Amino acid sequence: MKVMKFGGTSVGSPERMKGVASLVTESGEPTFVVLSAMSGTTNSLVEISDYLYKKNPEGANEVINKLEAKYMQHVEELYSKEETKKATREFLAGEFDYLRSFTKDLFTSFEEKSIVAQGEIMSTNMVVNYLNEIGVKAVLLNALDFMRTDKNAEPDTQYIKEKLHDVMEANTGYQIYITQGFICRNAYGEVDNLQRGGSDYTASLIGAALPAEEIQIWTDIDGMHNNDPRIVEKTEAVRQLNFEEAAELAYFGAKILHPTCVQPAKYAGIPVRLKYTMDPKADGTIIDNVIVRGKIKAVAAKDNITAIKIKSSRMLLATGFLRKVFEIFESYQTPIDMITTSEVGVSMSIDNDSHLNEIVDELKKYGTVTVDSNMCIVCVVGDLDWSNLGFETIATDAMKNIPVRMISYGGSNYNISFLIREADKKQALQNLSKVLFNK
Ligand SMILES: Nc1ncnc2c1ncn2[C@@H]1O[C@H](COP(=O)(O)OP(=O)(O)O)[C@@H](O)[C@H]1O
Ligand SMILES: N[C@@H](CC(=O)OP(=O)(O)O)C(=O)O
Repeated sequence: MKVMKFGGTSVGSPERMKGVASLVTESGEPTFVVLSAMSGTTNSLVEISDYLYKKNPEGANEVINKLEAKYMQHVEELYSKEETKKATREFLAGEFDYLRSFTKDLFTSFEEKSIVAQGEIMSTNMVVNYLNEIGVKAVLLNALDFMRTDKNAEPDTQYIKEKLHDVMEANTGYQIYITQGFICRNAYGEVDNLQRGGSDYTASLIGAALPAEEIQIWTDIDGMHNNDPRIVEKTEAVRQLNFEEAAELAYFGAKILHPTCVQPAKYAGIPVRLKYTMDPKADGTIIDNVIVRGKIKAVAAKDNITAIKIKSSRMLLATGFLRKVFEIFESYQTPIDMITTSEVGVSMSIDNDSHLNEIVDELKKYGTVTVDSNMCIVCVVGDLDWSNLGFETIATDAMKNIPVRMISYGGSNYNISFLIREADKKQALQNLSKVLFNK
């Protein structure tokens, strides 16, 4: 069985939902479909929650009313039978009443999780109703029945596997199995989610649990591009990536893939295919185990990075210095992205500065600390094995007019990263496209 995941834009209008219906039924084979919320909906649900946190029920109601009017219009355009329209209208009216019910009570992050879950609940109901209307044997599986995280907020893969098998066994004989991306329960049984953009992760976890023969991520672009298409003109789709290359690109800013999505597929050995919903014949990108030697594949960039340097003569010839430094970051649950060292200092980058002041205060006990904010990591991905003569030189050459704060090479065979100012990002990405891909 294949898993096909469709992102927000791919289910973003009644027309697109009809397109999804034809894509998932094309093969005639049983298929597992994961859907995101219609594009813009999760943002609206977050906006509603923000109003409720600020004790502004009028603001929340205004957004709810607007959203409801939009969804009711979608119903008119999506279905042709009056009975499907009526059933879907009633279902959606219940959803919006549910959202309104939060405007009356105390509001916490628990309520917020329930609110943001409704986008996927609505889109999946709408699509399954459409499939049934056109005579396809489709069933909606509630992700909250089998998607769960553990006490560390990591997916509970064993639980997911067992529960999903039970659910599939109880629903044999369907052509299309649909479920919600993004949403799950946590270890305490409460409604939770896999973080923004997490529907890709759902698809990959389900693909590994089934197991599927392939996980397809259908989106609004024809695959992973060799540079960020939102910033650089003339980017091109990369036809193949290995799992490590894809994971590096996703982690370092290629928004097309959720950073965590590659891992379950990689461990289960299931290829991931990125496909273009608006042009299904386009090749897309295949992500698998194949390693292509001697090729730099793509570039990505990640913003909002802070660089921290600690300089200390105590580091000279000392053992245990780095451990002490890392323990400070660990105690504030702040992961380090990049690291470079010299005999008397160490520079690190972080993407979460919520405990920056505390970290800096503690680091000051060991040496002089400097902080650079508004930085950005530019990451070049491909076969960057150290035996490839001159590959790192090509990348550094592209940076010759840009102040570079840190360079990291040799941590993996697939990446060389530069820490630069956010203000220089566009120039750096353009330079890299020119040097690496002749664009
Ligand atoms: N290297 C890249 N290759 C392809 N798309 C990228 C890349 N970097 C950023 N993107 C952006 O990712 C977007 C698709 O991701 P996303 O909006 O999350 O899709 P969906 O809503 O379908 O999940 C594209 O429209 C594109 O602008
Ligand atoms: N709807 C959620 C989950 C998601 O993955 O969406 P998308 O597939 O459109 O990135 C979000 O907006 O974060």
